[in-house]
Amino acid sequence: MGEIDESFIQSIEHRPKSISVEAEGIPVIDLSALNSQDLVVQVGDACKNWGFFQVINHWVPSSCREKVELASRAFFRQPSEEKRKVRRDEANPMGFYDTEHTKNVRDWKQVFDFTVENPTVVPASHEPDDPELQEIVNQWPGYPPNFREACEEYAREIEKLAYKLLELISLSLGLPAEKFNGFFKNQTSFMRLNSYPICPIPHLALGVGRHKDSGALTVLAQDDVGGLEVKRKSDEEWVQVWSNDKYESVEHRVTVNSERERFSIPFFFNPSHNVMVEPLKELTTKQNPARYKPYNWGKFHTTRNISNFKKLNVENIQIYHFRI
Ligand SMILES: O=C(O)CCC(=O)C(=O)O
Ligand SMILES: [Fe+2]
Repeated sequence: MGEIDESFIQSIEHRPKSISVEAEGIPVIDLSALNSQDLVVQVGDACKNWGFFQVINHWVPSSCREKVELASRAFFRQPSEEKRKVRRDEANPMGFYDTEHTKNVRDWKQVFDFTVENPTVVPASHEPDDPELQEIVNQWPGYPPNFREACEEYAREIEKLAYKLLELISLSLGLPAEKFNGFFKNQTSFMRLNSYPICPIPHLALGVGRHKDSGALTVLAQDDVGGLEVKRKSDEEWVQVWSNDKYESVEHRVTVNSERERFSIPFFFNPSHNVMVEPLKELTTKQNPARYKPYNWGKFHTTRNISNFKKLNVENIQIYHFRI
């Protein structure tokens, strides 16, 4: 194994397949389509049958996206000592980080996280009875000089797109367009710049191990390198709970390669910390009762972050733990 840290090595059943199969028919949704009812049907079908879809004509200016990509590349290209100046730690979960573990195996990646609201209010601890709150404040590197501006501008654009998608999802569930919007006042959303360096052992490691994103919606931009693998079917976790399993959560992972580094930028659209996530009354009946107990988003997310932080020998908290 030479000098490669063993913590990166996936167990045999989770290693990437040598040949990846490109799925056909992944929904591509044109957001500029004039027939809005048709758009809602397309989003509903995509959520039910796939759990993810590509959007085109989404109004996010390409100049804004290019600016953040260049800033991201410039930041990650720096030596580790520079990046570590804005390292995330136990006190501040935002910033640079290169030792994330997914399902207890280390990911072959480096990240830089920042919250969309600055500051963002979250629970001070994962302890269920601890009411204390804390403010998370973003850390910004000095290089490249326009890094903060590029990140903040891009986040605002993606936030608009996320609201648009949320409204389409709500309509597709037969609910009013703005049904979910209130949950996002004082949102805990954050954006992540991902860098997946060239990997000498791409058959043994993963950029991100299999997982389900725990937030509301993830809006992801990626470059042309490829590597995202999605298990077909469904949507994100809170939609799964709120829709009472009508839209399920989708598992995905990222493979790496030995030729090109890859960059991606997910936006994790998350509700306010005090939101209780539970199946919506409108979507439950006597015949189809609630399948989940209510859970507090802030505590759920904080617990998940703690177990992400260290290599623990226990399973991370998952929504199925709240199944009735
Ligand atoms: O890089 C990607 O394509 C996806 C990353 C991802 O799944 C995540 O950060 O949760
Ligand atoms: Fe993910």
